[in-house]
Amino acid sequence: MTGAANAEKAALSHLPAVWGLVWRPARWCVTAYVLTTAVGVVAPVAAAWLTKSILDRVTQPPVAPSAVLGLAVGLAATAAGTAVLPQLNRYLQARLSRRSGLLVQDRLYAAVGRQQGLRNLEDPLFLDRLRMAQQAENAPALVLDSVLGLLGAVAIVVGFVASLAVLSPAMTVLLLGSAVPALIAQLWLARGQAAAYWEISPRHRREMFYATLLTDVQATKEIRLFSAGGFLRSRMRAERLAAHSVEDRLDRRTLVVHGGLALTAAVVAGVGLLWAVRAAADGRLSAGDVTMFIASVAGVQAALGRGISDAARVQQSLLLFAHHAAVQAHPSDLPRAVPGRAAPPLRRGIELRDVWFRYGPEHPWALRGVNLTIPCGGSVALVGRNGSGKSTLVKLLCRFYDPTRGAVLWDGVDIREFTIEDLRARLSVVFQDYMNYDLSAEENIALADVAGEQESRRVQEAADRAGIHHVLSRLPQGYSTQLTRIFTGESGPDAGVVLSGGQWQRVALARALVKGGPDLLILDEPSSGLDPEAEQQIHTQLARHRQGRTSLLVSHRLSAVRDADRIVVLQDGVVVETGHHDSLLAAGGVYSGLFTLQARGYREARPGEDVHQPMVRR
Ligand SMILES: Nc1ncnc2c1ncn2[C@@H]1O[C@H](COP(=O)(O)OP(=O)(O)OP(=O)(O)O)[C@@H](O)[C@H]1O
Repeated sequence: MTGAANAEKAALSHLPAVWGLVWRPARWCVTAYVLTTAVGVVAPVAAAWLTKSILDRVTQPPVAPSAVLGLAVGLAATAAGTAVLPQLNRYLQARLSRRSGLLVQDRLYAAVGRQQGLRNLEDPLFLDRLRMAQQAENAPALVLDSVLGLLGAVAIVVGFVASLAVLSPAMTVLLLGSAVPALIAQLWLARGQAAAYWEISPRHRREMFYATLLTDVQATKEIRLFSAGGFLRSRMRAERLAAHSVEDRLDRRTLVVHGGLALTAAVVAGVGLLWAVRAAADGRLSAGDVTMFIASVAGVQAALGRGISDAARVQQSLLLFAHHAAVQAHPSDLPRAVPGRAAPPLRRGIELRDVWFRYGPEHPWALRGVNLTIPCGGSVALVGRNGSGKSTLVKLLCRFYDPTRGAVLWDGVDIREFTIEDLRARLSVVFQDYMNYDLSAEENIALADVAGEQESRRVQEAADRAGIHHVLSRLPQGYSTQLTRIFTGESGPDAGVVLSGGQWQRVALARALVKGGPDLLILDEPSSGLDPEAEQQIHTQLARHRQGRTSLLVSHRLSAVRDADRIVVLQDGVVVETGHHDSLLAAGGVYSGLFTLQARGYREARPGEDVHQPMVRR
């Protein structure tokens, strides 16, 4: 079997799933749609027969007026139905398409949510597939539409062919024979179209990326300042032009195929017309027969054309839907323990045992044989130069990735044995690259605990601990104020506000603190954007909050980590030093070097310079 035939067979295997996606959300709508479509199919054949009968009766005396009148009323009713039904049909089609689209979208984003690690969302192939799947929202409704169109076309062809076969068997064979190459050509075109979409998908993704940059207020600052807009626009244009060249190639192919098919159809119809005129002149066909012949040839050709296009559309929609199905079936980037155990409350501690990790086989090692223990109730600080692997270690603790070698143990149990949701429910984290959500102040904080009790009191307590309550409570709508201006007007009661960088950081901190008593609190650079006074305050408050709780603090501000029970120094993915502040300072190693350098930076202010409050407490 060829690759194309395999792809087609695989595409057809999605038919039951596609049917479920239109039938389940819109049963009545689908039923009514099928019925109106069926009536719409019968109407043109009935109209052709009624016209023939009227003409035959009118041109062959004696004329029976009552019979002709009855046929005329039937023809008028058919014409009225033919005029109205398409409107109803369109309404039903749009309605079922919306409902099905919603279900398709729900399923897609639920499948993305089942990807519990980060690896797939960093994989360009998965992202291209995801983009194709996003475009498949209307595929099930389109398949239903096209299948019904195809069945209708078959019914029309059968109806007209029966009439035509009586008048001219040779013409019937010629018409049907001409449909075979047309079908093959259309299926070939549809396959090419699906392949072209796949080919230009990465280009569309990059184009979207540039378009988002050019309209994003955050990015715009740098883009305007550095006058980089022209450069980005030219990149965006280049992506669009590259996609155009693929589309042009496809359009040329379509033009040649469609042109050839239209020419063939015109020649076949012309030959038929010549034959019918001669047969009428010889007296072999009546006037009614000639109109029936012409209507049948036109009807068969139109129905064949529509049917063939519908068959191609079914194939194309199924090939597109195959990406949706592939995303749904995509294995999670993290193996799930079966049956997964619930992560119990932490009793002894968390241990990284000989952990090696790299982001992919082609990447260098980010962690190389890390051994580290975070005792229950203890505070550990992680320090080290840029790129030494601190955030990577945090990501392994959250199980966004699994170690390439070694294990992360929770009270001695490999965390891979726990259900991921349970494990994460026991953690709270402020990430270095925390998010600013375009939501209200309360939602921004409560987001960390949507499953928990949505008590405003708890949100406000967390905000207080993060030192942001006094700001949020004084906003125009208090905690209900939107922390964004992109969805709300410039003024008025609904106007949103924009927080400063440091205020956003405190909101992120409040989000981590709202989760009632996590077993492990991870703070990855929680104060990098704060002013010295605020940083001092936050660290004092956090030190109080972390007392008796298990915590991991990652920070380049060494003054902030000196009180930790244990300080771990990472260098090139290896733990090079572990100990208390004083012992590490006395050892004169990496930590001591970094600390002395930082402390000197604060002490070496020029005379008369306004020195901020020193970071290093003596
Ligand atoms: N998603 C990723 N894919 C590939 N490599 C990555 C990824 N994230 C980090 N790395 C690489 O892993 C190494 C460790 O990075 P990591 O972010 O853990 O360092 P860090 O110690 O937190 O640095 P910093 O102090 O600058 O925050 C770096 O070499 C980095 O380039």
